[in-house]
Amino acid sequence: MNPYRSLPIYTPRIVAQYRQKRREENPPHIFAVAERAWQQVGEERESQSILITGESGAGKTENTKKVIQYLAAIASSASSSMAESSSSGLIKSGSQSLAPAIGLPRSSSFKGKEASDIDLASVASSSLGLLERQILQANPILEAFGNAQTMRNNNSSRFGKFIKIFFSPAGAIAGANIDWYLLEKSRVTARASGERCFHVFYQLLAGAKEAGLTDKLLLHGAADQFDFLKKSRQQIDGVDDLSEWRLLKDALDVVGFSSSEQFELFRIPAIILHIGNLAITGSGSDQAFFAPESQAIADKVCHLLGIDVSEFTKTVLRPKVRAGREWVTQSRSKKQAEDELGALCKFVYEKTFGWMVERINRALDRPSAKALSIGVLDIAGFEIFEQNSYEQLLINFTNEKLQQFFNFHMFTLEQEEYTREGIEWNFVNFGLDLQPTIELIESSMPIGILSCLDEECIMPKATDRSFCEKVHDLWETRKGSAPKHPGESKFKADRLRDGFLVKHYAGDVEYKIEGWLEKNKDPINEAVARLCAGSEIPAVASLFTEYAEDTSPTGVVKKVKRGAFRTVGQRHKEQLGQLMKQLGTTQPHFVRCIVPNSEKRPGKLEANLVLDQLRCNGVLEGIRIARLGYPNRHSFAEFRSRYEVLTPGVIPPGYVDGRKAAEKIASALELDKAFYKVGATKIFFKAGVLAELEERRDNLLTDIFRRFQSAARMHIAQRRIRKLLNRAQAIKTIQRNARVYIALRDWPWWSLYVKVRPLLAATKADDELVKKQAELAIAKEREQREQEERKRLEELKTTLAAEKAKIEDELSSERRIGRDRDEMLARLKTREADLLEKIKELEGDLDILGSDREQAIASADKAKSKLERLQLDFDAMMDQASMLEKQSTQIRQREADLLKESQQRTSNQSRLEGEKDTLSREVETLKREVGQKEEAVKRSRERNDLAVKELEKRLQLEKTRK
Ligand SMILES: Nc1ncnc2c1ncn2[C@@H]1O[C@H](COP(=O)(O)OP(=O)(O)OP(=O)(O)O)[C@@H](O)[C@H]1O
Repeated sequence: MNPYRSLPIYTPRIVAQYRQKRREENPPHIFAVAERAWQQVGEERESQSILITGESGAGKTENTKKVIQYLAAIASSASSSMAESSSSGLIKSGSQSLAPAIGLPRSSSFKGKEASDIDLASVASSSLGLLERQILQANPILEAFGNAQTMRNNNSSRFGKFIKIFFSPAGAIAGANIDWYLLEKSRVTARASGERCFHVFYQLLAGAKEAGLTDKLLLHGAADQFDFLKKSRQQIDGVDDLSEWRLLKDALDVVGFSSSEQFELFRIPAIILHIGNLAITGSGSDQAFFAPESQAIADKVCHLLGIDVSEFTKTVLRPKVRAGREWVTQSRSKKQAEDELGALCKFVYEKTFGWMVERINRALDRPSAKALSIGVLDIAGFEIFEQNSYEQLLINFTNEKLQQFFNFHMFTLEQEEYTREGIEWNFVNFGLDLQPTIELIESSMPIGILSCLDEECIMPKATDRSFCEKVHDLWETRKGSAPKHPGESKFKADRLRDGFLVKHYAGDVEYKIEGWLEKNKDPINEAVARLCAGSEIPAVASLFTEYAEDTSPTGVVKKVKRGAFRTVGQRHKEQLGQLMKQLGTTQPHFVRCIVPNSEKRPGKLEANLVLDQLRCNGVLEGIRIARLGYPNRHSFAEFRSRYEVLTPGVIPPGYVDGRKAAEKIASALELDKAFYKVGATKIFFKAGVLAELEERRDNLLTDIFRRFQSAARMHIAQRRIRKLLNRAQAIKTIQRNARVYIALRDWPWWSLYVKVRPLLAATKADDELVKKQAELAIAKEREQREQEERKRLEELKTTLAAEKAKIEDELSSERRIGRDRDEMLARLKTREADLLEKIKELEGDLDILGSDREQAIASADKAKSKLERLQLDFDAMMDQASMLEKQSTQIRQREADLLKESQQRTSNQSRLEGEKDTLSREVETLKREVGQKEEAVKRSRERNDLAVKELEKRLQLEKTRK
């Protein structure tokens, strides 16, 4: 629990209190966890890991530092005490759980300083070896570049880290390594108004003058002169950036950063600050320009980047981009250019951070045998904010995996062991299987959220919206039908349908999908990156190697081979996979940090806040199972060798079955049967039983050792007496000889004998001596050569082993990515086939539509010409209409005339009708007359016809007669 005040519980005196002690002997403390891990390295010869999790401000980083300080203190003392006693290493005395035979140095500075309650850190740094000091001093560097002040914590780590400390077989620290995860690089350009950017920016501005960097980095002015810093908080109460700067410089010196490396390290924050001051003008989608006052700033940026300013301006405002095989120039709007500059800042900061950690790792790497390690993981806990985005998904996914690891160890493995050992036990389902949630996020077959996002990132024209729809389509709209994905039950669409909800172990978290595609692709302006890759400053160019282009002598430009492009999600999955693999090979220890209140106040505890955290991190379940189960155990042999001493004579001499022996000892110890269970290979105890047994054993051993010591003292006293007696005897002999010598020394024959005797032996002995000396010199030289060779080979071996492990890691991650890609490719192929089919259908439709279109065009043409005709007709009609109008008036006029005429005619007509009647009567009379005449004509014609016929007959007769 974070006390929010400095407590005197990290002093060397407390270190001594926890050294070589069992857990039960002391109150809970982070040193107890570190001590246990250290003991297990010695006892089990297995690497350990300490997983420190908790909310922001709970104390993870502080406790990580304490673990490292404790290990540095005890392991360095271990090595020194080992060197003193030339012992063969960590003691593993049978099955005894003795700590390694290592104590605090009896005569070291610890002893002298013990009385005063000064912090371990200050003592440690003054009394440790170089490697230990470098390990401790890596922290201020990491914190300067990776920590920042936030609303919840004045020194909040904005990245996760896994620090591994390696131990040699002799128990001394043999090196260290740091892995880092998810740096919050967006903080470089923007953050909440009450928060600060990474500490290094403010420290650099405070210390630049003192370090003579003001002119070199062109940093004139305080934080409020820089756009990226002035919009949010600039000071932390009670923190002096100048003294922090000095600590940072000291730390860099101790770790071994050369002055040029330090300069390169500070170059990047300076560049970022200058880029932040570049003002860009332009509105909407208009072409952007640097404001006139920005020209000088652009000069500064390019001076520090080692590139040409006109090229820089061009590539920022009108970059060349590849369109198929062609290069085209694209204009940037104000917003685009600003976003791309921001992305550049984030990119270089993250790259520099990576380079810095790599450099620290090089300093902490020692080419010595690294048998075992203790790793400390300091990573942010579950984050559930009002607005949760992609960053929260990744951190919550990480925590889901770590929690699964915890559950697996605490609950699953534990209960499996009970079953394996045949202990009566009802399997308790704690309902803590987090696999569905993990699969919903990470699986690639069937597709999970991260793979789906990756897939969407390579789709042309994909947007956040289309990704959101796809996600909903995959897991939400199909609900009701048989589940196709193991994680389907953990997914829910949100109400506004612009995100989704995931049921995490710690609670339901609603994620908003905005900017996810960009965040996952993490793109930068490639033209600027290519330009920077050609920087004349090697340190800058090295940050952009993946964008470098190699111009071959033929003038052909080709891309330098770069690693496979990875999205942010892929990179994180890969790193997390490696971390879990590493954790899987260790024995884990879990530290849950609790923040007591949200006001950073000492002495205040908000019960609900604490309870929530205990629930979230599985502590409550842990207690439940510990109460129900049997948390402590020993193998039969171990139990017998440890506790048989308490029951002398119970086990008969000779072979006795281990199980029976354990049962006999347990019953002789008069333990309550409910407090222990005898399994197939081990004996299990309820919490607290072993502590009591240990106490009894300790008392007995103390008694035995006292008796042993008294016997030993008696033996020593007797030897001393014998020695005294011998000495008295010797004195007497010497005195007798002296007396004889005095009597003989003036006798001439004696003088002659004394002179001749050495001459007799000398020549022979001299020859032999010379020979032996020559042999010795040869042997010595040979040994030295062999030692050097061995050392060289060992170094080579460790380097090769490290290289091999690295290559294997890379290979496995490449393989995994390859597999992911294959799966994605397979999915894409089926999708491609579907699409091809669809395209065919669409092409058919297109043909139909084409002919329809042609018809439509033809009819449109027709309609057009008809329209034109109609228009002409219309115009003609209009002319006609106006003409008709005219005619109509004429006609109306005429009508009036005609009316008059008609009236006249009507009167004429009636007159004429009278005349007509008269004429009709006349006509009737005439008709009658005509009829009579026609009758007469008809009769005369008939008569004529008869006459003609008569004449024709006569003519015929005449013709025949003639
Ligand atoms: N054991 C402790 N003794 C005294 N103060 C502590 C202790 N642990 C934490 N603190 C105080 O709480 C602050 C926050 O702690 P720390 O930075 O370790 O939190 P954290 O969990 O790492 O947070 P974050 O996730 O934001 O990095 C520290 O700066 C320190 O002031």
